[in-house]
Amino acid sequence: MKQSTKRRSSPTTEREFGGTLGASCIPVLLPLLVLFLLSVSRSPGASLLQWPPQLPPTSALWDPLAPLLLLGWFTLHAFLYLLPLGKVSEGLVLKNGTRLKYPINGFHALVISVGLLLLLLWLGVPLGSLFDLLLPLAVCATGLSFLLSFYLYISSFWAPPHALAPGGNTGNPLYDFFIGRELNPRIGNFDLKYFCELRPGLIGWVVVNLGMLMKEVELRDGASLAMLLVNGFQLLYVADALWNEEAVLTTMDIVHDGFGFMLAFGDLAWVPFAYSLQASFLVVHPVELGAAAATAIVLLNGIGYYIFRKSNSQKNVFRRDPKHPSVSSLETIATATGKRLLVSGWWGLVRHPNYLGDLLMALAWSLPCGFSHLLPYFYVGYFTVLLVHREARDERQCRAKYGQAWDAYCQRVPYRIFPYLY
Ligand SMILES: NC(=O)C1=CN([C@@H]2O[C@H](COP(=O)(O)OP(=O)(O)OC[C@H]3O[C@@H](n4cnc5c(N)ncnc54)[C@H](OP(=O)(O)O)[C@@H]3O)[C@@H](O)[C@H]2O)C=CC1
Ligand SMILES: CC(C)=CCC[C@@H](C)[C@H]1CC=C2C3=C(CC[C@@]21C)[C@@]1(C)CC[C@H](O)C(C)(C)[C@@H]1CC3
Repeated sequence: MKQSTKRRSSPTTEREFGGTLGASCIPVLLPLLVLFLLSVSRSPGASLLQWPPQLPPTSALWDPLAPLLLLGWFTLHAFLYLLPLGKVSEGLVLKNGTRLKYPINGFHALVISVGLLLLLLWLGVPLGSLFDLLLPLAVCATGLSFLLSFYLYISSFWAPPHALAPGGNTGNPLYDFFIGRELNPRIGNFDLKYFCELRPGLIGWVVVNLGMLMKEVELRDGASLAMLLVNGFQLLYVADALWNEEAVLTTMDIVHDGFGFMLAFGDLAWVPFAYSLQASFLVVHPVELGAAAATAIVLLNGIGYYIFRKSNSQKNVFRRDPKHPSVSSLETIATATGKRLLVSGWWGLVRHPNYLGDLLMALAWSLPCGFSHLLPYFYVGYFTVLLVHREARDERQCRAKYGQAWDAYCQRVPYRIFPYLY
């Protein structure tokens, strides 16, 4: 019986992220990196290069309030996810020919969360205290990611073979735990990956940023322009993701990747605590931004956002309805799978215009922090590595899927992310 299940689920041999070694080290190193980055961001020197590296004392890692806040936050978002608000959309066709249904009410969840935060502020709740709770909250979010990943790994053995992700089914427990065995794990109709990707962590990032802003107000009787820009840009990014929630159903994470430790930790701990580093840095290292610099940064964010949004929407519309008037006149090439590839419009400029826009925004989020420290630029560096690696993974998958048609696309559009550079 065991043997036949193995054969039917066709274990894969190709390994990513450094294979078993990567899968064993990353779950230890990344949580430590988050704690390191958070404690550096609040230290006076904020030096990433200090040796020995500065790690927080264990007493700073725990506060009984942290698990309660986290539990309340997750319960609230699970409840909002289940509310019959907004429409219900179908995902792409699965291996067994069916499509899953997803509630599109993430933007409602954001608006309700922001409303609740404003109510708390009005009631005089000191949201600035989040600054002192960041380390314990990051520890609890990491613990929760591990618990969730164990649950996902174990429950995946009850999933039918067609529900397994192509890459997380090697038979090596460490690797499969890390990458994720099951593609769309659900409890009833509650889709765990889709929920985690866009709700508690992403909206949690906005809350952490607001907490940092309020801490600055407490310390300096007002918010700085730099802090307002960082909060505004990142709120726009999160609001955009939730406004265009349906588009996430065609991204690699939902369509291709399993749900394991990497995504669980990425969604629940890495995004809210590592993506908010600029705001926590600004609490302790204020920056005075002139009007000209602020205008240039706003412009850079605007250009990045425009490229990011237009290119993502173009591909999403094309994948859902190639005859849609906004994409029907674009030049395409046929592939043996029956799907076509865009070779004009945004996807004719470079092979990943959406990554280009995202990277321009990443730079605009760091620039308000000035040039005195490296730490605020950690996000730009990490994100460049993530997207270059992601582009290579996607390229491999597309070459396997589309063969010669993909090669023809690469000849026609030679640059991957940066026109004339890369
Ligand atoms: N802030 C963050 O931390 C992160 C943000 N992102 C952002 O998420 C967004 C989604 O990125 P991601 O999921 O990596 O991948 P993409 O949305 O870029 O999707 C890649 C897929 O698009 C399809 N595709 C590629 N080229 C073409 C073409 N020429 N014509 C039509 N379809 C094409 C292929 O799938 P198929 O042909 O099967 O449809 C390919 O696998 C990006 O904007 C990215 O910047 C991503 C990671 C992290
Ligand atoms: C280092 C580490 C643990 C990496 C894991 C990677 C994850 C943090 C990212 C993988 C893909 C992501 C996406 C978004 C957030 C970061 C993760 C989870 C995203 C939700 C951000 C908002 C965008 O508009 C998006 C919806 C396109 C995007 C989807 C991919």
